[in-house]
Amino acid sequence: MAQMESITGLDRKVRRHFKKVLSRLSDEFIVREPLLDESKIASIVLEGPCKSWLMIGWHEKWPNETELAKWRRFNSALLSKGYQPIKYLAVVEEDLKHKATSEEQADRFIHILDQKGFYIDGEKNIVDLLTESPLEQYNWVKKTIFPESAIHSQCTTRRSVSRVDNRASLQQFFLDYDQELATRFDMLEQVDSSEERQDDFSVRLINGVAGSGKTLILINRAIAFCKKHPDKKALLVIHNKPVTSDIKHRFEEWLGGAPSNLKIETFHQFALNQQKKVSNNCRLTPLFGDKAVEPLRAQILCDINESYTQLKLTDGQIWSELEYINEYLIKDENEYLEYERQGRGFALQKSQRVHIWKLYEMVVQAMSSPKGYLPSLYVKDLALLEDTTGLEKFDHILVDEAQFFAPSWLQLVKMSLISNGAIFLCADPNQGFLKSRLSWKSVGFNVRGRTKRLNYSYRTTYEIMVAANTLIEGIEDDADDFVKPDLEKMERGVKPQIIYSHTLQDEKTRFLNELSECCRSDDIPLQQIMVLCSGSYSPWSLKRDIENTLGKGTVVNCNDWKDIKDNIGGKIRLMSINSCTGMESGVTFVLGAGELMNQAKNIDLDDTERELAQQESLRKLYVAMTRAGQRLALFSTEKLPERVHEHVEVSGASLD
Ligand SMILES: Nc1ncnc2c1ncn2[C@@H]1O[C@H](COP(=O)(O)OP(=O)(O)OP(=O)(O)O)[C@@H](O)[C@H]1O
Repeated sequence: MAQMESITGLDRKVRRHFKKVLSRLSDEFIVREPLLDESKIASIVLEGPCKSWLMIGWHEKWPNETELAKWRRFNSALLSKGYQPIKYLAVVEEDLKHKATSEEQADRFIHILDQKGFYIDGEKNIVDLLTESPLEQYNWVKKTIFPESAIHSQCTTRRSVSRVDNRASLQQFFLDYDQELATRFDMLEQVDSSEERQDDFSVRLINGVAGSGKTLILINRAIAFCKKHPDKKALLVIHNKPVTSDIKHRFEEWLGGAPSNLKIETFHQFALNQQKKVSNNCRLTPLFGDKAVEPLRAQILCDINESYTQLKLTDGQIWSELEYINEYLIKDENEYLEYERQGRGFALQKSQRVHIWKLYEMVVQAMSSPKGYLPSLYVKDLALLEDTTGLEKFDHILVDEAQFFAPSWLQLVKMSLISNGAIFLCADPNQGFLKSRLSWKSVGFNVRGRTKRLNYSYRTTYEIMVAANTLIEGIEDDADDFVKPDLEKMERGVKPQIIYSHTLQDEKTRFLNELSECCRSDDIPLQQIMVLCSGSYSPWSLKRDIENTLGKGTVVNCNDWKDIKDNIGGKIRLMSINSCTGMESGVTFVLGAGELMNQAKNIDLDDTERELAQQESLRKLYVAMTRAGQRLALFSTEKLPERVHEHVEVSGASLD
């Protein structure tokens, strides 16, 4: 049966009959409807075997020249490029009493068929009328009529990483059919189910494995939406800074700039702008990073506070509980005392909660000044606003890496939608959730029946995916969430390397040697190399080490806002493992994996917490490993789980 999406461009009364005819075609056929008005050359554009095409339309009467104008113009464009025209099958409702003029008869490219005949065996006419096209023509046709499915060659790690890729400009990639459907998800159909009307907004979710094209889909969908609805506003909101700059860079360098009705922002850029709008243009300063928070935190988690001394919990547990109250939008003490703290990893008696709440009140007191606001607290305050009229509203909000969005973040996203707006979420549950797991339903997103899964990773190789996957297999507690990668068709490559060292100093030396070897003898362009480091390294000092080895200007610290500004192209990208989600690179070095392994060894943790800490570390490592396109080298001073070893090349010190 032909692969078919909606055919909403056809009159309702004939859709069912057309579907019947088209479903009698084999699965080598793809039935598509152009998304953008400018490419609506025909109601149906049929792609057949061997790169063949046919346009199909339905008409009450013999089609007149106005109805055929777009198709004729398209064929003239094909001819001017030296390509073959594509035929048009016009299915006509009335019996064909119209006497064709000699000119009409002479037109070899249009075929008129009456509706009755088409319903009986139209599939035969379709097969006869297909026009096969050489690759170049096929690419041009697809890119012109379905631009939302085209991938700019510079925007894929599929390009070879060895040496400079001269073919890149000639290569043309397209989304696969599942990805295409995900991109166009509900863009053609009117969302009119009663359930969605109840919700006041529509939501769609793409659940995909690492590298399955989610970011690409978001970009293509955002462009298509903005083109299709120039009078509407869209927002693309992303969890972390490096990916946001990367996406902006792609728009600037290769995609001709972002559409004027599209905003691309990190979550906090978006939230701070909203904050400014509801507070008479007063901008507040969030306390980002440990350095900014630490002095205030130390005043609260200190022995002079009785509630603190009464709690037999670690500072880490207390602090994460205080953040949890903000992220889960817990309004007052009563609500907190009754709150089901699912998935928190440690239980809290009522008496302990009373103490936590006292500390929480201190946090609110100390960290809600415009000159220093706790990030989770200002987002909570915004997300609990009753009057949302001051907020900037969007018609469509697209969220990348939605698995890392806290409930308070998602609430603010919902509040920033116009009535009947649409949310499009992309997530990879395998990469974990921020703090604790949340179900989409619990945060007010009814994604049942509105989810698409993408199982194939285009970014990485079989070898890298298998090794990374062994880390997270078996830690899934919710089988529904786990997206199993489709390994069968994956590209093959070399096994990832693990290089062990006894000390961090040795590890750094080994890494610098490998890096310079890679740049020197393999001649790999710097922009195809990425270095990810755990908390044992500072990206700032690591940048200096790399520059001392490779020379000044060879590396950009993606954690440094000033450094990445206008500075992304042509350099090695360096960042912390914590901020590498969504990034990718042909060659990836991961440093300090030992620190991740050590997190779970903290003696202050009880068994459940230890297990959760271990899962979090493994997921982080999984995310870091799946950033690599073709080559991956991991550096560690701690042994990685035994099960990974059979899928990697191990070298360096023996840690037994
Ligand atoms: N159909 C395709 N053909 C060629 N390359 C593709 C295709 N789909 C995706 N890619 C490439 O695969 C890589 C991964 O895509 P992308 O970054 O969008 O994945 P992702 O799902 O967002 O991954 P993650 O969640 O791990 O960040 C990119 O280089 C992208 O251009």
